[in-house]
Amino acid sequence: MSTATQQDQAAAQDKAATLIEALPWIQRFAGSTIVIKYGGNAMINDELRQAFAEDIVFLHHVGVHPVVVHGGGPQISALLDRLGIESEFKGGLRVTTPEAMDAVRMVLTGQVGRELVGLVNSHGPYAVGLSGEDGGLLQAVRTGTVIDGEEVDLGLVGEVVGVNPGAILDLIEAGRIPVISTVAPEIGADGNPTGQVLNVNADTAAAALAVALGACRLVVLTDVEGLYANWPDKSSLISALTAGELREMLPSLESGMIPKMEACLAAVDGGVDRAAVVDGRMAHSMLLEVFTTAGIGTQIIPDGAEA
Ligand SMILES: Nc1ncnc2c1ncn2[C@@H]1O[C@H](COP(=O)(O)OP(=O)(O)O)[C@@H](O)[C@H]1O
Ligand SMILES: CC(=O)N[C@@H](CCC(=O)OP(=O)(O)O)C(=O)O
Repeated sequence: MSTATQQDQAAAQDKAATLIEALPWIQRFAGSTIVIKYGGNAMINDELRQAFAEDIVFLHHVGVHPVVVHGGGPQISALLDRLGIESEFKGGLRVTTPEAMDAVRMVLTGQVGRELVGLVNSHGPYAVGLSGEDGGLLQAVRTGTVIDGEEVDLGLVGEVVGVNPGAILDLIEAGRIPVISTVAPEIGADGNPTGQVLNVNADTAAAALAVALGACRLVVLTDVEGLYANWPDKSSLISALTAGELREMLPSLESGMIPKMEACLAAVDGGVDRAAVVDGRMAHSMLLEVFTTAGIGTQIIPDGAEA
């Protein structure tokens, strides 16, 4: 026989309070789509990757339709390094040669996507991997970037100009969890595929998918707590900002935060209720963002909406 102490009972009450705090959010999000972007820098170890998979399956079982869009920048760089090819980023985007494009496709679709599908499916046969090529999911055109007012060529890098969400909607309808890698067919001026595939930044693709799916949330997991007003000053973490405030901040942002914040802005401008950047190095940060009132990380809210 074992006896419960007052401490045990207080801890049990805390657990009940956490569950009950989630109730209005579970009610609100049931039947809705949430797009979760899992950054390569947040896939640090097995424990965190497993916690991420648990969170996705949890969302699924409380009636949310999670759609996972994954990155894999560091994993691509590691393969390129092994092949003796140097990685170069401009404005947070990889300069992508034809050789690098082969590696991007292999790593994202053949390695990172497969691993995530396997982790989710250790809980049941839920996840199905797709790339932007499957079912004509994504259409992209070549894009460069602008640095100090100058147009800079990035090679085989694309921006999404069209989403055909049919394949995702079919999977959701069938009770599956789509896991998407962001390689996209290039569309020519005549509107037809050119036969070339392009490397699309995963934040950018996640935002386009969130808009096309009418998602209520875009949650971006990365390797920082959120957006810092004065990076790298750790006391300047922003908990919430409006789309207008973010638009003003964009020109001052650096490296990987540029596509990430442009993506959050595009999502909110495109009708997604909230976009959030959370720390993927903390286990279950995504659940805390979605199912607690205070949330965690940095939330981007539409102009005029209440924080
Ligand atoms: N203002 C900022 N606030 C937070 N992080 C910033 C900021 N400016 C630049 N960064 C950098 O952006 C990185 C996140 O982008 P990135 O490396 O592309 O991550 P991911 O692989 O998750 O997409 C952070 O690790 C940090 O080094
Ligand atoms: C054009 C571009 O930069 N594409 C990215 C695609 C992967 C990605 O976005 O991965 P993370 O989310 O881990 O950064 C790249 O090649 O690294």
